[in-house]
Amino acid sequence: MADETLTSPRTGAHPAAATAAPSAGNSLTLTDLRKTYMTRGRPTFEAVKGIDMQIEPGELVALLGPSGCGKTTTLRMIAGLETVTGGDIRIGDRSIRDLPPGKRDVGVGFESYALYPPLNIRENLAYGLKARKVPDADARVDALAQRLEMTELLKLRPAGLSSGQKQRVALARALIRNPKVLVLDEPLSHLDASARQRVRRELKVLQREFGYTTIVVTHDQLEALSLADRLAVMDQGIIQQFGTPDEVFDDPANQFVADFVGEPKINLVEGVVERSGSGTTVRIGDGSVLQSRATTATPGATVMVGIRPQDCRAAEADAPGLHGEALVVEDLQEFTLVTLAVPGLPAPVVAQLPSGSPVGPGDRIGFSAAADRVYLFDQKDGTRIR
Ligand SMILES: Nc1ncnc2c1ncn2[C@@H]1O[C@H](COP(=O)(O)OP(=O)(O)OP(=O)(O)O)[C@@H](O)[C@H]1O
Repeated sequence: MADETLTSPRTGAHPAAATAAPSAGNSLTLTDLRKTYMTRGRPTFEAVKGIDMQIEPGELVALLGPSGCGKTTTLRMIAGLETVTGGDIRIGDRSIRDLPPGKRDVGVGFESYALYPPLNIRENLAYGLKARKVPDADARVDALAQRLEMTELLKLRPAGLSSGQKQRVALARALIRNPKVLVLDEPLSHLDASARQRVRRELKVLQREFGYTTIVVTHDQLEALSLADRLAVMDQGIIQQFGTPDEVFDDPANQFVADFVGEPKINLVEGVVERSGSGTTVRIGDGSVLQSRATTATPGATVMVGIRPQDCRAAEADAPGLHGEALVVEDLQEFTLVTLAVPGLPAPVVAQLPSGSPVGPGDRIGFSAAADRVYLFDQKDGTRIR
């Protein structure tokens, strides 16, 4: 059962002013969770291939990954909208895997999640509360609508809503019953830029206030970084890395994660290991050299070298670094992006330098990064070489 006792006894409102410390019973644990879609009794697609995640009470996790990697399927299994092929889902120490959606204590924020068409939004939001005889259901709807800036929507019917409005209603619907766990699929994607920022902030405040254990699917990295305590980066039905935004950004588990997380994108270039030991020297293109802190690379092996534009620093002509000719220089106020043609490399690389860096198109320049920010990956399977 959702904890309706959180409701303010004075106003009956959704407890905007109360604070709820996350209870230990609100952790969400996925153990070897699997989903194989079936058609006419035959397996057609293995969408989720064994996910293990322990999400702490009150924690907000962003699930990031390319289209088709299994994010929505994972959320739908947690919400009870999709059957589970294998593994378990627990809130606290209680398995919810075989419970119907209404008995799970999971608030579901999917835009497409059904609203009753004949009822207006106020009635839709209050419906479940009134059925459960929650006192002051209307006041609670009003307070939440105000916080999500959707008061003007309460009198409308679902069919009359734009997609941005539907998203706010979906969010309100997920929050109204004070669930233990919230699952939100792209909750802000259809809002315009300013509404998005405000609703994102409000969502974060509500999530903190009430201690909802939350998983949010988003395509938007900035959104993920600003909302999430931890990121789960997913590809091909598998969690590739689960960690704080800093851990994922600074210490990527593999080439996929390094490539997927970060804007502008990491530079990935081929290199040949010259020496390895207490550190590694890699030769790149015709005469460039980078030094990495990796200690287990094999001399002579071809590897993928990752260097983030944000980590690039100017390098003297005779110092290790990527050296070449600046093709494009973009001064973007906060920083300058330099696109550099490095002899022997098939594609240019990009460096993010301090704004106003004295570089112009056609200049011969070089840049490098600290050795612990030069990542090496196995050329065949993308695993990190440490
Ligand atoms: N009912 C179904 N039957 C068969 N395959 C399905 C079914 N639903 C989803 N899939 C497949 O499972 C894979 C994962 O789908 P899912 O919707 O979970 O991905 P996603 O990561 O949420 O993608 P997106 O970001 O595009 O929403 C996809 O390849 C999809 O085509």
